[in-house]
Amino acid sequence: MAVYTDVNEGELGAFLKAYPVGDLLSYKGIAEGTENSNFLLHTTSGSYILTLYEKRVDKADLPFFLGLMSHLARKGISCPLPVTGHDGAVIGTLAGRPAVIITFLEGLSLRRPTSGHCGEVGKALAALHLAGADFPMTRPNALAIDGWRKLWSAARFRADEVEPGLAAEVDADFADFERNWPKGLPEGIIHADLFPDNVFFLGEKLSGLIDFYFACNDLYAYDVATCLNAWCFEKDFSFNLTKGTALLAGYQSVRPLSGEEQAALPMLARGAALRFMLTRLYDWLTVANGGLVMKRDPTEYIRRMRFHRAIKSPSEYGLT
Ligand SMILES: Nc1ncnc2c1ncn2[C@@H]1O[C@H](COP(=O)(O)OP(=O)(O)OP(=O)(O)O)[C@@H](O)[C@H]1O
Ligand SMILES: N[C@@H](CCO)C(=O)O
Repeated sequence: MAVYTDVNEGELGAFLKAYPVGDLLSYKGIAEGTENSNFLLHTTSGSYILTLYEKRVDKADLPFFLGLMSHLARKGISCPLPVTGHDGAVIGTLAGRPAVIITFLEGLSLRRPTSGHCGEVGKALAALHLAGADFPMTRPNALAIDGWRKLWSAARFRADEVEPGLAAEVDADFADFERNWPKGLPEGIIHADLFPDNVFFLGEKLSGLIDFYFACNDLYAYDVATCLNAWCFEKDFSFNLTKGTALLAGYQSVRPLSGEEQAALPMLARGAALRFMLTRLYDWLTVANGGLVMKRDPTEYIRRMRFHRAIKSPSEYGLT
């Protein structure tokens, strides 16, 4: 569920008067999502999404996230555009929470993407990287190695409950990352969470990217590695080479990867798999059932970590 804070019609109607969105016709809470409370609004001028930011989003980061969405939307990336209020401010307060209205994107996220969809995602990711290159704000990646280490130190002592031997396995990964994590690769704004639930399609055509709340500055190829993890594995944890080939070809048709970026893919993909394993493991072990965060299975990403560890050449991802 993703309506943690309820909003009544009177306070919402009053809140909307500060924005050029017309009058409220109807609204409803959106069940999808896990981090924030989201509502679909219908007004006399169209449809919008209202987001109330909950505890896990650092309020100090909101100008970065919202400024980035505005920047990308202005540069032709299909992503939500935050609506500016009559007083020039984007962020308001509703029900005691920071609140923002963004434009509604048409489309559906896919449970079973095809290789055609993977190709579209690759292209959109590269276009996002190019469009973000002149965004003036920066945000360090809070979930880079230091952030992983914090999660690991909180979860390590119970890791073997989830999978026997996991503590030793991940300790060895950390030692490897300290020595071999790629340095000096092209970097800039990355989405950092471009999973299928954050990409909308209308048929075969990609219609929008959402959820920029992990966006940050980091290696472009790390974002590619995150997408390989999120889009190109099947339910049985096998890597789908056709999807990998399509995603990488789509990306490279817009922004070719350098030789160094290609060579680094196995290490980056291992790191990306560890990052999602760790956030999932942390939630799995610390968040009570029925709590605010929907728990996702960390073992799906243990399987991916093992797959990437066994890779001998980046061509195994489908680089052509
Ligand atoms: N601009 C938009 N247009 C249409 N629907 C949207 C838009 N933004 C969000 N949604 C809908 O709201 C849902 C939740 O949004 P979002 O993924 O941003 O939430 P979240 O709480 O940050 O979740 P999580 O981080 O777990 O993915 C989406 O799955 C989608 O259905
Ligand atoms: N995409 C993340 C969750 C929310 O960002 C995951 O699947 O673990």
